[in-house]
Amino acid sequence: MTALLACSGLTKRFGGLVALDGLDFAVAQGETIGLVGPNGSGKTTFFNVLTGLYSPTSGAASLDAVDIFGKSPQSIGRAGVARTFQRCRLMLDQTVFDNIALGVLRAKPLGLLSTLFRRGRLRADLDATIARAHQLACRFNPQLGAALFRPAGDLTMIDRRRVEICRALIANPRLLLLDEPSAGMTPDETRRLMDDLLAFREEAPHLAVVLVEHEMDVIRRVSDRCVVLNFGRKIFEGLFDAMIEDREVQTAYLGSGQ
Ligand SMILES: Nc1ncnc2c1ncn2[C@@H]1O[C@H](COP(=O)(O)OP(=O)(O)OP(=O)(O)O)[C@@H](O)[C@H]1O
Repeated sequence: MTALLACSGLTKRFGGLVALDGLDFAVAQGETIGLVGPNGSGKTTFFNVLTGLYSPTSGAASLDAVDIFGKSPQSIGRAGVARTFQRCRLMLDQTVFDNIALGVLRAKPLGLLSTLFRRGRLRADLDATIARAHQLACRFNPQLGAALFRPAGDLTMIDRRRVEICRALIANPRLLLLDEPSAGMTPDETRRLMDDLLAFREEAPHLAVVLVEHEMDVIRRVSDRCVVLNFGRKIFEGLFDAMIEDREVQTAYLGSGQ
């Protein structure tokens, strides 16, 4: 299986704290990996390093053989990596469309010259972005598509999460990083959001997903494979059933009161 994302020896230090400790991590095209581990084990740091929010201390990372190690968030976005955040990061007073469209700008920022001199092209891009945002929103919830020009603050929690996922998907990423999508939602909302994700995966079979999640039912349902971190190190990699039987995982994760 050829890796889409390949990381080796990925390390991030904050002073004396090693948040990510020589992590080797690979994801194949079309694969969904459940990334779990106790609080503070380095999951979000891994996402932050991968997406250029934190500069890595050492190691290597590539997406489809394109070097993304230590690159800017924009160039990593252009290479095909998109993400959501653990805490809802919507601009609640802006429209659903504005929030989704940010995903395009992140991957393809507008330059001053094109804004000033290529107005026709800009208009065409805007129309295409509206059409794509509407299509994505409707795919998750037809009512969300109808609310495209309403403030995001009017939405329910599950629709806010859907908007964040649409924002990540609008730039057609090849790798989607989801950071605890169930946070702040009821079990029923989480189940419906995972239904959405699984339905989307059927339509986009090449999309690779890494899902950070504390809810084991979610991990069991959507993951092809699981990776467990503890103190920034990978302590397990394999199938869900083997993971929950693994003694080191039980001690580190399940045994820590999660
Ligand atoms: N910007 C930062 N500065 C200093 N330390 C940090 C920073 N970000 C994360 N850390 C530390 O790095 C370690 C890993 O944190 P991280 O947020 O990646 O864990 P996590 O597995 O995502 O935890 P959780 O499940 O609680 O979200 C923790 O000890 C945390 O305090």
